Amino acid sequence: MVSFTDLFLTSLLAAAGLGSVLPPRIGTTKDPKIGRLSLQQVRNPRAHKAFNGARATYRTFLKYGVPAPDYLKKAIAHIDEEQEEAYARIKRDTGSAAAIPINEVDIAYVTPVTVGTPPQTLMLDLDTGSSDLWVFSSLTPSSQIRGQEIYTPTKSSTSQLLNGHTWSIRYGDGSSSRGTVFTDNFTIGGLEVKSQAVQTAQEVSSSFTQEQSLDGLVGLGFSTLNTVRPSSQLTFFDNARPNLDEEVFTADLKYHATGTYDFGFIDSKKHNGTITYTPVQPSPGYWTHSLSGYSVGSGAFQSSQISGISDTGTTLLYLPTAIVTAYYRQVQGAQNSQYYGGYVFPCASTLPTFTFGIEGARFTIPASYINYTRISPTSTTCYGGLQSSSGLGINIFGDVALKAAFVVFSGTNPPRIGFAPK
Ligand SMILES: C[C@@H](SC(=N)N)c1ccc(Cl)cc1
Ligand SMILES: C[C@@H](SC(=N)N)c1ccc(Cl)cc1
Repeated sequence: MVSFTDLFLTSLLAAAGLGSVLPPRIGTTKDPKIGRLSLQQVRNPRAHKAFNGARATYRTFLKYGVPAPDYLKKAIAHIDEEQEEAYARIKRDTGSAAAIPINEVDIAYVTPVTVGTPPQTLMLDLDTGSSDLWVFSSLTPSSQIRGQEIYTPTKSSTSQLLNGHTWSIRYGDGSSSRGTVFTDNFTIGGLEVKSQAVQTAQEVSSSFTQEQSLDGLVGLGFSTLNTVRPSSQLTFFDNARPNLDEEVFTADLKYHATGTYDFGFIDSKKHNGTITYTPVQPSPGYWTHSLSGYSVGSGAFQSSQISGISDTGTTLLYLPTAIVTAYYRQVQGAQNSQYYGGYVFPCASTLPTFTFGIEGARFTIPASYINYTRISPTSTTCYGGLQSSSGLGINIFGDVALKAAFVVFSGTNPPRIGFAPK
C-alpha cells in the first residue's frame, strides 16, 4: 500500500525533476504474473534553469488543490532573483590562442581555429584591417590550392548554407577572394561561437595561393566592413562579445616569435606598466586612431596628430612621407627606390630606432624590426619595415609597430584602443 506521505514526497521530488529517491515502489511489482516493468528516468533536457524548491513545492500544493501559503509565493520570487544575480556574476567566456609568424620575416601571423563538427582545424590570419571571415574550402578550385588546409562544410553536421549569400573582397595590397557563405560552430582558443558566418572561397588571388601556411582570414575590424550580400554578417568578435567577461581582445605579436591573441580578458602578465588608451573612430570600420607624434633614434619627439589604422593584417608600418624621409635621412646609403618599390638601404647600415606616441606614452620600435628583409637571399640591399603611406591614402600601423607593444582592442561603447609596454 503506498501511503499519502510517500505519494506526496515522491510527487514533490518528481515535480522538482530530481526523480524519486524513495525505494522504487512505483512501476515494479513482486507478483510475477503481472510481469516486470522498469521506468528509465531521464534528465529533462529543457530544465536548463536552476532548481527552485519553493516553486516545486508550490506546484505540488496546486496539484493537490491545496491553497499555497503566501510565504511560498514570496520564496519563489526571491530565489529566482538570487539565481538571476548569480548567473549575471558568473565569469563568462574567454579565449587565448597563438599568433604564429608564417615565415622568417613575420610577413603575417596565423592562429589555429576550429570550424564545424567534428572540428576541422585551420590556420587563419586574424586581421583587424578587415571584417570577413573566409577560408580555403572544398569549393576552392584545386588549381588555386597549394598546401592550404580546407574547410569542407559537407563533413560538418552543424554547417548550414546561408542561401543566396555571396561575398567578394579586395585587400589594400591588391589580393582578393570571393565565394559563398555557410554558418557553423567556430572556435578560437577555446572560445566558441555557434552559427558563425564562415565565408567559403570559390576563388582566391595568386598571393593567397602562394601563401601556403595561410588558410584564410578572420576579420576583426568593425562588422560594417563585412562584404557578404544581401545581408552582411557579424565578425567573430561581435558574435562572441555578449558572452565575453570583458568586451576586448588583445594582440601580443612578437618579433620572429610566437605571440598570442586573447579574447575577453586583459592578461596583466603580458604587459609591463599601464595601458594607455586613445579613442577609436569606428567609421568606416577600421580601428582608426591617432598617434600623438614620433621621434627618430635619440632625436626630439615631434608632437603631431597622425591618424591611421592599427592593422594586424598588414606587415609593415606606413606613415606620411615627411616622417619616413626624416627617418631614412639617418641611414647611410638609404634611398627611395622605384625599382624596389620603397625605401631600401645597405643591409650593413646602422638603423635608428623609431618611437611613436599614444597620448602621453611612448613606444620604441627596435631598429631590428625596421631592418625588415633582404631584397633577395643573396642581396646586400635591405627593404625597410617603415615605408611611405603616400600611395595608400591611409596611414597603417601594421605588425612592425604593433609587435613593439601589447595592444588592447576595446569594443566598449565608445570603442578605444590601448597600448602598453611589454
Ligand atoms: C586594411 C589593409 S588590408 C587588410 N589588413 N585586410 C590595407 C588597406 C589599404 C591599403 Cl592601401 C593597404 C592595406
Ligand atoms: C590581410 C591581407 S591584405 C594585407 N596584405 N594586409 C592579406 C593579403 C594577402 C596575404 Cl598572403 C595575407 C594577408
